[in-house]
Amino acid sequence: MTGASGVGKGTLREQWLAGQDVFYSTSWTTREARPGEVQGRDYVFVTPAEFLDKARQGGFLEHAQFVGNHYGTPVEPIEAALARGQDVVLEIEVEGAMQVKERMGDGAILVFIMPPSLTELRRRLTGRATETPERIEKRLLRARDEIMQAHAFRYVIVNDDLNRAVQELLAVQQAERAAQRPEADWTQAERDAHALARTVHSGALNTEALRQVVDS
Ligand SMILES: Nc1ncnc2c1ncn2[C@@H]1O[C@H](COP(=O)(O)OP(=O)(O)OP(=O)(O)O)[C@@H](O)[C@H]1O
Ligand SMILES: Nc1nc2c(ncn2[C@@H]2O[C@H](COP(=O)(O)O)[C@@H](O)[C@H]2O)c(=O)[nH]1
Repeated sequence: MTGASGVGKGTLREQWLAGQDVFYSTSWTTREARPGEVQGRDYVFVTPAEFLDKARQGGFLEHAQFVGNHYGTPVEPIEAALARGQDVVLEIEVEGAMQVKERMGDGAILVFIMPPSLTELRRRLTGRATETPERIEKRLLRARDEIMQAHAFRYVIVNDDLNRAVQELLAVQQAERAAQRPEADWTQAERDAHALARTVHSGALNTEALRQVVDS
């Protein structure tokens, strides 16, 4: 799951995955912990030297820089979860998502979470009150680039109405699971999920539609 900082990925993820037996990957980062963030739960907070050391050892599935800090997905817990047969969820920025796509191929289902507008994204980032005004501007600048790459993702879900976006994430998950079996064996619920997932497939996206979001 990818999308601009502040679009609501974390908020969506909590509701989407509540009660599910899936593995959520805890990232490593060199940024400072925010008040209330817990070491090992929200992130593994490390020094730049520790991060780069792990990267040199090939310890990340993907890693990228984001507004002055390093972020990465440790590979070992992912391999262990997949070996246990669990689905794995990553919440990462675009550059890392492209690395996962390259490495995992069709096994990775890429979902881009779109803000209703850039004005609303600014409102959410400001309202969350975790960043200085300068860092908000940097994140918004990055958001413009990220949104213009949304067509590289298999699904694009607009997070305007939170409940609807959660339903769409659940439908994508159920449809992608069903797609591993012949269509003739699908249940009615899986057919319904497939139909809903089609409505958020990125196939119909064009550059003009993306530009409208970044200009809004
Ligand atoms: N559908 C929505 N409508 C209105 N506000 C929302 C919605 N979804 C999330 N928010 C609010 O937007 C803010 C940012 O959400 P959140 O922290 O989940 O974003 P994020 O994408 O995980 O950000 P980051 O990538 O920086 O961690 C929060 O204050 C959250 O309550
Ligand atoms: N490429 C990766 N991006 C990651 C990872 N973990 C988080 N992120 C993304 O970074 C930005 C900023 O996060 P914040 O917590 O400082 O607001 C946001 O888009 C995250 O999704 C990761 O392991 N790899």
